[in-house]
Amino acid sequence: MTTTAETAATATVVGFDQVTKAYGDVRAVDGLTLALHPGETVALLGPNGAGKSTTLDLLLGLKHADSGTVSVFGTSPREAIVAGRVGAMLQSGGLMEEVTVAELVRLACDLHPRRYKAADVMARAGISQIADRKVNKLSGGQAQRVRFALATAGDSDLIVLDEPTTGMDVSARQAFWATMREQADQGRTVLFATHYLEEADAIADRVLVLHRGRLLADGTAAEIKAKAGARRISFDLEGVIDETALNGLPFLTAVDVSGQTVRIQSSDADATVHALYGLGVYPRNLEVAGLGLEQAFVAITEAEEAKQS
Ligand SMILES: Nc1ncnc2c1ncn2[C@@H]1O[C@H](COP(=O)(O)OP(=O)(O)OP(=O)(O)O)[C@@H](O)[C@H]1O
Repeated sequence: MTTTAETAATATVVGFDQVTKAYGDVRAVDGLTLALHPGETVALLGPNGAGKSTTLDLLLGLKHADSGTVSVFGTSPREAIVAGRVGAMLQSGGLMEEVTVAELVRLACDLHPRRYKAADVMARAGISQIADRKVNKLSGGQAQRVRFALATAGDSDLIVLDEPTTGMDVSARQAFWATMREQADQGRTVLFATHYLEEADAIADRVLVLHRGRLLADGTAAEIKAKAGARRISFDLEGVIDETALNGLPFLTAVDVSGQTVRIQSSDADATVHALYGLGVYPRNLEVAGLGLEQAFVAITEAEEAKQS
């Protein structure tokens, strides 16, 4: 009989419980606790060195935690991988060089406990036309597509992608994410680390922000933007712009003047705009909008840096 606790454990695709991994003095992952659930598409964001790759390596069993536990489908990462439940596309993974694309994809399919047909895998990754090319003759973007094919060689329940679209051109990226959406729509969990915040905004239904190995924010892209608090204000001014006066406006977090256009960020847009009118200037084309995910990410991580320094 399955107990309630066992049901809860299997409903958690990935579980990190107080996980720490250090390299010498550097705590790459620092007391990380999180749970991913079936069918979620999750973006893992963070500045360089935040611990994203280490987190993915821990959940793939490529590295071991110093303390805490990592579980995948309620088992160890290794057991989940051996069972064919996890497909991964890593940043650093070297590809076998002296084989053709088709040979490599066939090998990956043959090794997968729940394999797909190699021809289908290559078609999905958009590499059928380079099937006979040697792997060491591929461009950077083509090699990424081959890595993607290897990650989807079988019917895995969890797909882990470390900066998957680096080096891909715009149409390759669009095709890649369309395919990933299909995978997610079929109930798979997709976890991807990226520096392209617009991808996270467009694709992910949950965003994790890591900073110095710790989870700084966890929510939908809209929630992360709201957490950053600030708003963007833009307007045009006529004549000579008094930047010193603008810089004295209350609640500013950033100012940019370009020609006659002023763009500012404020943690209290109403008060800032009120004070702007108080300066005796008359802004035209005034717009107030929330932050994009990229600006929200910068605001959140910079605020954390300021707190720690
Ligand atoms: N094998 C290692 N030996 C020593 N330090 C390491 C090792 N791997 C990672 N680190 C350090 O651990 C921290 C986290 O690195 P990690 O690669 O996980 O970050 P990341 O968020 O993936 O960074 P990036 O966005 O630059 O890829 C960094 O300070 C890094 O220098």
